[in-house]
Amino acid sequence: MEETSRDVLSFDGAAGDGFELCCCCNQAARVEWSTGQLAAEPELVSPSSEAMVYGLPIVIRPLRQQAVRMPAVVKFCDLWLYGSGLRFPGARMSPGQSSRCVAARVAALGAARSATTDVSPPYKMKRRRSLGFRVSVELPFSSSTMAAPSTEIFHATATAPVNIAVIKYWGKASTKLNTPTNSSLSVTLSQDDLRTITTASCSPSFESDALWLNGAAHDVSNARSQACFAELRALRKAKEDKDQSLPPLSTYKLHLISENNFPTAAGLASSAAGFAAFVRAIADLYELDESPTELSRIARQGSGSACRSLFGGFVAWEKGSRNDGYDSVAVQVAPESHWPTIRAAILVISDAKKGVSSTSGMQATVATSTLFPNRANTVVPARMDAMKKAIAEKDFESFADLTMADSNSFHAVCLDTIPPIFYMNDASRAAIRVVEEINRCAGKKVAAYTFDAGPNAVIYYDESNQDIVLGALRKGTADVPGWTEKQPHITACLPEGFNEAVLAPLSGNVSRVILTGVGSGPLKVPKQQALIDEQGNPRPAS
Ligand SMILES: Nc1ncnc2c1ncn2[C@@H]1O[C@H](COP(=O)(O)OP(=O)(O)OP(=O)(O)O)[C@@H](O)[C@H]1O
Ligand SMILES: C[C@@](O)(CCOP(=O)(O)OP(=O)(O)O)CC(=O)O
Repeated sequence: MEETSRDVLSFDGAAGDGFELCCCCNQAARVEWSTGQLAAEPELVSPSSEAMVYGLPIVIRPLRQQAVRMPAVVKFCDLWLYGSGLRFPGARMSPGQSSRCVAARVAALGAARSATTDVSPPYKMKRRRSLGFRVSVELPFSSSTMAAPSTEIFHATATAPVNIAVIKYWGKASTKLNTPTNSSLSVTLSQDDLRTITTASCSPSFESDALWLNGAAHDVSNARSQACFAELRALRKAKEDKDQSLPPLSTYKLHLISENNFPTAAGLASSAAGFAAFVRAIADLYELDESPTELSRIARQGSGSACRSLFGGFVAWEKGSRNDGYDSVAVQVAPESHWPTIRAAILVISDAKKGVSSTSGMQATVATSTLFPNRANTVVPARMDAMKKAIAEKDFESFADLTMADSNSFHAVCLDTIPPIFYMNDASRAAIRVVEEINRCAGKKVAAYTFDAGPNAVIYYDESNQDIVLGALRKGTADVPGWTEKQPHITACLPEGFNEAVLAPLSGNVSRVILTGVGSGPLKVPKQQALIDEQGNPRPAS
């Protein structure tokens, strides 16, 4: 099958088997039905029936008018033309779609290899509703000999970014709705360095919903993936109900193929980028008109932090107050262009899968930490306001103070959980000391550390202070991968008076650095770069 343009679809049988079905609608508004020999013997084609749809001519042409000896494998065609007004004697019509779109189903009939058949009266159409019609082109063969169903595959591909919170989400108000106990705020990181790419595809031939993550089948039977599928399908269904010209994608099973270009489940927000790409790619496939904030309501149900990855720049997830979670959504606080000089250095201390997942860790904290209510109800709401102000004013010192204080508060409630949860390790604590020492030597806050549910340090800084921040970090991490590719000119150097002793526990414990900056929200990927081939099989990202 080949999609030759937005409005023209052509379906080919395998070489020499049966016939080719070609559907052109809207601009061309022409349907051709012919055997596989059509290309070789074009003179054999002659029009047999014509009709007008919205003033556009529809022509259906069988290869031969009279008795036809069908070649090799015979096909069954079920061809939908959408519009109204088509008239054929004995026509059978059904609710259809506008003249913009033609969907066709072509199935091979395995057995009728040498059947001699009269195909001259193959058209049966009947009006069912005033709007729309179906043209069924039926060959007079037993359906028991029908083989493969349609293999038509619809797909769309999107990338989505990682976000690293500066005011952390930790605690669920409702585990069912995946709503948080407090609002949170994050910086979206550049997709040049960290990104998920996901192709969402659907087809009448797919038998079940499925996800392949980094080349391996990944479970989607969990309630979170199912909630995302259900919500997105409901939006598509509503669209299809309004515009019957649309192909019924909401009824097809979905296959998702996804790749993260960074460690999965290691405290680097893979679930955020992963579910944002999941939702964005399906929304694109379904051609949904919902805004990123509306889609964030769905992504939130996949993974809370994912709702913030639907935007670039600086993003708040407002916890909301409704019982149904409807207003628990992400909003952009400022686009990346507002403060494009914000950079991040990620020290990858471990990319192993973490011991306690965010999901279970935060539930244990809510259930057992006595410090937690104060954090969720008093500390964070005040910090959210202060952080928005710091971002609006591009006040790095306040941004840094709030970021570091909130990371420490989050890890404090983890330690206060019974049994205690330790996400940071000795190297993480060394990174904190290095940042404190950089700031002390600079005489102001030029760097800010934050840690998610893992040991890796994310250090924010403004580009204007790059040399002092990266110079010290490079000194502490020697020649690990990531430096020369991105910042070859940064030399390891320490500011005057720097206490070198704080570097020792870092050295040897950082496996690589990722140097990145604030970036954009999800992006559409051209069809040619989809992670599936034309048969619907996964293929690696180029
Ligand atoms: N590309 C993806 N598509 C769909 N789901 C994904 C994708 N990447 C990750 N996930 C889901 O997210 C899970 C990992 O989430 P988890 O919260 O444990 O780690 P993390 O997001 O990397 O870390 P953190 O949230 O603490 O920063 C994976 O097991 C998988 O279910
Ligand atoms: C520490 C965090 O990164 C926690 C992220 O938790 P998740 O969003 O992964 O949790 P679930 O909603 O259960 O999937 C802080 C943050 O990103 O705000």
